[in-house]
Amino acid sequence: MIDCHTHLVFGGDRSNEFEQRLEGVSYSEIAKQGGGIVSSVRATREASLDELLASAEARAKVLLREGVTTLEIKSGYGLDLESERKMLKVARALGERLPVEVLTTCLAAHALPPEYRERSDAYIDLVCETILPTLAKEGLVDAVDGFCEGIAFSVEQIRRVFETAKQLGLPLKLHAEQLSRLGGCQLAAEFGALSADHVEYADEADARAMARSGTAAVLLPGLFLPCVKPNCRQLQTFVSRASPWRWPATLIPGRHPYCRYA
Ligand SMILES: N=CN[C@@H](CCC(=O)O)C(=O)O
Repeated sequence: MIDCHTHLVFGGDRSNEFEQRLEGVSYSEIAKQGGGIVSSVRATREASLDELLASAEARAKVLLREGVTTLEIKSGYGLDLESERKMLKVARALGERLPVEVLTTCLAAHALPPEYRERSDAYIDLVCETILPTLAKEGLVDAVDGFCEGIAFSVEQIRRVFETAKQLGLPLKLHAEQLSRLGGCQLAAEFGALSADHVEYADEADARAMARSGTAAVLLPGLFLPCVKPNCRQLQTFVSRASPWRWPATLIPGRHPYCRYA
């Protein structure tokens, strides 16, 4: 069994956000309150490699007990060279310690780190000129991912990340159309990405473009089904179409009970 979308390596504990989501607080609202990705970035930067490894190993063992044999693990809570490297090293170490095949994904284009506030293009420069080439050269990266969204990066910024990944010979994935329809699915299809993930706001044209390029839709209903107002449109858009789709266990901080295993 393959789990193709996990944020398994992270510092801190965001289980309070699961409760907030159940009460109807939106993802963007939680982010505005200082929670969400940026709070995991703070805690992940502060944690040592050994601390991250211990907590991630406990979470991975839960997935293995459920039958997972291949595990994709993203970075994306480091957002600087050292911390992204630390996360990916933890992912590689898990593949060596546990009876599971681990594939690493560099998600440095996940969010704007606080030190780059109002300078998102400069951060994308760092991702494209330093983080991706360095970590790829070190053999830590099996694929490249990004978050194309109003609260993250634009289509044009992600295009630059994809062009860099292509030059490095790395396959692509994208967090796309999660909170709005920005054009990420079309970009993923244009580049022949392995997958576009979330896709809650994708439409029929997106599903058709992805079907043509063989880009799988990774559906993450574990994120929104427990919410007060679930957005189930993606299930109708993709499940009944000829496009390939996947359904991972949704191991993401603050969104899944497994995240308590630390
Ligand atoms: N949408 C962005 N990225 C992750 C969540 C990250 C987080 O909230 O920590 C996702 O797959 O949902």
